[in-house]
Amino acid sequence: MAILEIKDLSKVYQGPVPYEALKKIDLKVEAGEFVSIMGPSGSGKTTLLNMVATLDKPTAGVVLINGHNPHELSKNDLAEFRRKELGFVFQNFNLLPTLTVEENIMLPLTLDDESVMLMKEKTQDIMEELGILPIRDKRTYEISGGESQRVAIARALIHRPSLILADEPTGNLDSRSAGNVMHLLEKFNDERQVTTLMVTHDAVSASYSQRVVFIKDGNFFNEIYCGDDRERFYQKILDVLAHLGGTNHEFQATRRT
Ligand SMILES: Nc1ncnc2c1ncn2[C@@H]1O[C@H](COP(=O)(O)OP(=O)(O)OP(=O)(O)O)[C@@H](O)[C@H]1O
Repeated sequence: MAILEIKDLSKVYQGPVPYEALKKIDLKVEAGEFVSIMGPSGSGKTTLLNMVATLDKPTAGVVLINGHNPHELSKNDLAEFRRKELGFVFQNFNLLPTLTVEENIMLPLTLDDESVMLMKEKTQDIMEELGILPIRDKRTYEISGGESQRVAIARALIHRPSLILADEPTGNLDSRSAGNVMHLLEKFNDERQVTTLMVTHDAVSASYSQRVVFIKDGNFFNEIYCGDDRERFYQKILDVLAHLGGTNHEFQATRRT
């Protein structure tokens, strides 16, 4: 079953000179899949993610999440749909500095009228799973980038959404923390079949997914599957990136030694 289905999706940014950032993109993400989106700077990755995240409306085409088109919902229904169906992990973590780690993670549940005991239990479980119990009472400015992203992942997962949307989740992390974060996303995908769509410039991060979809100039360019040889998949990602053009800075496409 497809958790996400995108059909003929186009986006034209209006302005003095209208700009077509996405041109009739089709994409299906099956339940339990982990898919990365890559492409040169300006190719339309964030535009695509924003349409799926319902942060912006498509000019044409359809987004179906679990069979429902969120762009047809009223403002109130959309807020609830987003809260229930989607989990977000951003490059800059988007945590609330006035709250503790535990309170940040619990936040999505407080909007759902759950009992405090149940909320605490669920929060405790996910903190334990992500190894962040020791920092539960800290404020977000007292923890590291890697810890912050683990808190953000806990917050994204706690209400068990249908789809996790990750926008450059390792973009602000050193390679060790980035590796930890990718291991966690991979683990939740593996063990709980959490369907994940991630935008990244980083070939190493992309190599943790099962499929990479490349876009260029708003068009579908190519897609490759991991299979059972992750190292080979990584090299294949680098090859497509080299073919696509773009700078090393854009792709952080350093070959592993
Ligand atoms: N609000 C907007 N108004 C007009 N043009 C926009 C707007 N947002 C994005 N664009 C343009 O649409 C194109 C695609 O942008 P988008 O941010 O989706 O690319 P991207 O692949 O995510 O790039 P990057 O990797 O640099 O983040 C770019 O040419 C960009 O300048």
